[in-house]
Parts: sequence; C-alpha cells; structure tokens
Amino acid sequence: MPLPTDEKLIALSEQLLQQFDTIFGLNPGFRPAHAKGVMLTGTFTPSAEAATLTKAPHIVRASTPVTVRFSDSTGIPLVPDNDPNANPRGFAIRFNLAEHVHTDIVSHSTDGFPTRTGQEFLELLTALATSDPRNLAGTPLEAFLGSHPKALAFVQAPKPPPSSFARESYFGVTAMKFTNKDGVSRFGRYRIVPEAGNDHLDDATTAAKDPDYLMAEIVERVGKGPVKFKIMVQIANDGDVVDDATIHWPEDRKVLELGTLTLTAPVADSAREQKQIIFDPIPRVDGIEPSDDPLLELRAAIYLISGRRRRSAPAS
Ligand code: HEM
Repeated sequence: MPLPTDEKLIALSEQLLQQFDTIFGLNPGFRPAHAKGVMLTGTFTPSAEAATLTKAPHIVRASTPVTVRFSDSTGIPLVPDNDPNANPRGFAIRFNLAEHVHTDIVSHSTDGFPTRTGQEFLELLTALATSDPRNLAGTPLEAFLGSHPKALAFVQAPKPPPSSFARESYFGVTAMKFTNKDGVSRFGRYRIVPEAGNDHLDDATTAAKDPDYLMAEIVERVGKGPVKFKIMVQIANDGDVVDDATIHWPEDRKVLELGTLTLTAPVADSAREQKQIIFDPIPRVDGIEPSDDPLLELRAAIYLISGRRRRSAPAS
C-alpha cells in the first residue's frame, strides 16, 4: 500500500490523527480509532452470481483464506464493549491472495458516514474536542451539527449494541467500481450480513453485560462452530451518486450476493497481529477499483501513517 505524495492529503491526515490523539489520548501501539479489537481467520467462497459483477481473483478462485478484525469504536484500547460510544462496531476483512498480496474490505455497523470529505470530518472532530457532549447548548459541536444536517442524522441514527459480533450487519459505506471479465463496470457498496441474523440489546441488558462481552463471546462462539456472513453488494443505478458516503441509495436497488465468509478460529497471537496488520480501504486488485469518493484516498493515507506509527511503538 503506497503512501500518496500529495502534500495536502498528508497534512490533512496528520491533522486528523492529531485530533484523534487529542480526543482519546495517546495510546502507543494501538489504533487512534477502533482501538479495541479481536481477530479471527477463515475462508471466503464466492457465489455463482459473483462473476457477473467482478473478475477479482477471490471471486474467480474456489476459496480464499481470510483474516478479519472486529472492533469497537473510539481510540480507547480498554473501552467497555457495553459503552454507548463503542458503536458503531468495525469489521475489517483481508482476502489473502498470495504471500504479501491481499485486498481488503473495511466496514462498520452504521450505513453511512457523517461527512462527505475529510476536511469536514476534521471540523467535526475539532468541534467534538472543544465541546461537552452532555451539555451541548452553545458549543462548537452544536453549531457544527446545526449547520450539517447529514452529520446530525448520522449522530442521531440508532446504533443499538449487538449481542455478538456475529449478530450484526456491517456496511462498506464508500462505493467501489466492479468490473467483470466482459469489461462491464458497475458501482456498488458492500453489505455484510450475519447468517445468524441481527440481534440487538436493550439498554438494561447492555448495562448488565461484561466490559469484554463481545470480544470474549466471538472467540467462544467460533470455538463451537463456524461463524458465517454473506458478503452482499448493493448495486447503483445509472445516475445514482457514487462519490458521497453521506448519500443513501434507494432500498429498491438490486443487492447481489458476492459470497460467504466462514470464520473458523481466533488468531493465535492476536495482540501482536493487531499491532502489525494495516487494513487498506482501497481494494488495489484487478476487477475492483475505488470510486471517486474523497474519503477513500485520504483514509488509505491515514491508515498507513497510523499503522506505521503503531508498528514502531515499543512492545508493551
Ligand atoms: C475521514 C474519514 C475517516 C477517518 C479520518 C478515519 C480514521 C481512522 C483511523 C485513524 C483508523 C485507525 C487506522 C489504523 O491505525 O490502522 C481507522 C480505523 C478504522 N476505520 Fe476509519 N476513518 C474514516 C472513515 C471510516 C469509514 C467511512 C468507515 C466505515 C466504512 C471506517 C471504519 C473503520 C474501521 C472498521 C477501522 C478499524 C480497521 C482495523 O480493524 O484495523 N472509517 N479509521
């Protein structure tokens, strides 16, 4: 994953990382966002119809090994799984195509994002860092949300905690351009749907849960049998906006099944692996390209800068 040379993009990346550090504190060796996580391994098997969408290698092959990371939101490594700020949950998937060759999906459990650009997201984080969310009146955060209705809608969208990482749906949010072997291209957005169905908790049940209930449960669950998800792609119609993560496409858009993810085991040395692995929001594989959504290039730069910083932190 190459670091872009665009100086403005790098400067914005540094500013965003600085804001995460201000809000959550410096936690060397951990991610500044989605700090707490758990990793598993398994396989991906494509559906019969997946080849109509893309010629990507993991769609052409019978099966591909995967490494995944589930995470809580926030840059706090010990955030309790039952803290309301731990939503949305993250789900990052790596398709291992060959040694040091891979393509990733990075998704979270809310369908959408508060801002269209990284600059606007920086403004939101800056407002958050200088406001008391429990007493919003007259704060920079109140002013930002008042003038950015899509950010307000994202903040207000219900984000109920799941009973398990295996009972939650996840969304890729930014559109990708998929191209099949006949050269036909269509834009689409990933949706990752649990075979066991969604299951969310009410406030009282959540409050009674253990602070590590999600991290522990998924390891226990996979010890008893495979955990499965369907990877789906919502396909844009001609004319749909494909470069704006704040815009939802109508629910009548076709949703195509890409394949099945079967998770079978926890990663043995999870802490070390989590420090090492850097997921890439840009697919960089034949048959799947990024859309022009401005979040993609920026996030790829930030995740790489942040990942290098994490890797160079002394072992704890
Ligand atoms: C301007 C927009 C965004 C910024 C600045 C941002 C920032 C970050 C940062 C700094 C990290 C830590 C990366 C690392 O150290 O490896 C991260 C991780 C993550 N972000 Fe974002 N993010 C943005 C948008 C999104 C979106 C749209 C999604 C959902 C599709 C998302 C989901 C995730 C997930 C799941 C992780 C954890 C990945 C892992 O397990 O390594 N982020 N983000």
